[in-house]
Amino acid sequence: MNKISIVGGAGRVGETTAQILAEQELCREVALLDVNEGMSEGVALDIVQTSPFFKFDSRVVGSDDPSILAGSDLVVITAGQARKPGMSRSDVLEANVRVIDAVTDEIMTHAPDAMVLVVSNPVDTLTYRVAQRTGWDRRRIFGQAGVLDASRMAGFIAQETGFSVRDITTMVLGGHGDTMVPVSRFCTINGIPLSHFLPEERIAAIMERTRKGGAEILALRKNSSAYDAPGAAVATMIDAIVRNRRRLLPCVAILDGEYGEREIAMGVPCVLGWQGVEQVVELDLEPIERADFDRSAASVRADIERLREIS
Ligand SMILES: NC(=O)c1ccc[n+]([C@@H]2O[C@H](COP(=O)([O-])OP(=O)(O)OC[C@H]3O[C@@H](n4cnc5c(N)ncnc54)[C@H](O)[C@@H]3O)[C@@H](O)[C@H]2O)c1
Ligand SMILES: O=C(O)C[C@H](O)C(=O)O
Repeated sequence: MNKISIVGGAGRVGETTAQILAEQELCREVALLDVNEGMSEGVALDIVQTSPFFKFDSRVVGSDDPSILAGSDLVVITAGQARKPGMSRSDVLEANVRVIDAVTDEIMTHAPDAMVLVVSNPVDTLTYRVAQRTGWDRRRIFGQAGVLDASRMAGFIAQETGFSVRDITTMVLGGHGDTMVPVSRFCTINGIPLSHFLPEERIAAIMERTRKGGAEILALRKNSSAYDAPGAAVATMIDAIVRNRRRLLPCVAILDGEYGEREIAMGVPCVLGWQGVEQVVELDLEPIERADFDRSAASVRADIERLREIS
């Protein structure tokens, strides 16, 4: 890929993502756009100065001028507020929808051919908002949530079982909120069901810790929500696209009848390749999983309803 831009690039998730994209040379140029004057140039310069250590040739540039987006193949949106301890992700909807609308307009003006990867929270609702405002093909508009949530779950399973995280596969569906749906039936250790290694109550505890994974970090980091694992999760999705891997990853996707849902974006397994979300994979959920998925969809839909009141 030639150029990837990050809007909100001077923020924590933006900077972490930029560093990984550059280190892994996932594109020729990483451009950071941020309203915080001077900051994105400073962040870019700092990252460039790591290039002799990590031996990368990707260019990293920063600006507060939206025209820096021109020529982007993909734009990542990390702009906007992060929640504070005690808040839900939905509590920043009102503040962040204004940011997302402004950023979307900038992307439409300067990078009309780009794919858009939304990270800002509440990510499901804001991904839907970008899709609505652009009207672009839904393969080009998607969000990051499930890759992070599933990686948290894999980390917890590795800690609990002592097995290498390399052998652990996890799947988390639904909205990226307290109602997210870790599906233990699809969690395996080198193909062997998790239930072979852990009793039901330990699996249930891991699922609950996964649902609260973002809040756990927020409470410990105090004035910041997570950014190391989120940056890695975004880079993982971009790697799948850039290298056309056709990986099967949980992504926030615009649904058009899949899982019986329309006019919504939420986490479902997707095939990610050079065109973006190339396929939404429908799974046969068991009744209890289906009920959890429906509850999660209802909570995303409640935020989408709030969008109508805001605008
Ligand atoms: N989807 C996920 O899994 C996930 C994970 C982590 C964080 N997040 C979300 O990502 C967002 C960013 O988190 P963070 O910790 O990096 O916050 P941060 O405050 O460190 O960074 C946000 C940046 O956005 C910039 N910004 C604000 N309005 C802008 C605009 N109109 N144009 C360009 N830049 C603008 C700010 O100047 C700031 O630098 C939050 O909404 C957070 O909740 C989502
Ligand atoms: O918890 C948050 O608010 C940030 C992010 O969504 C996360 O899960 O780390």
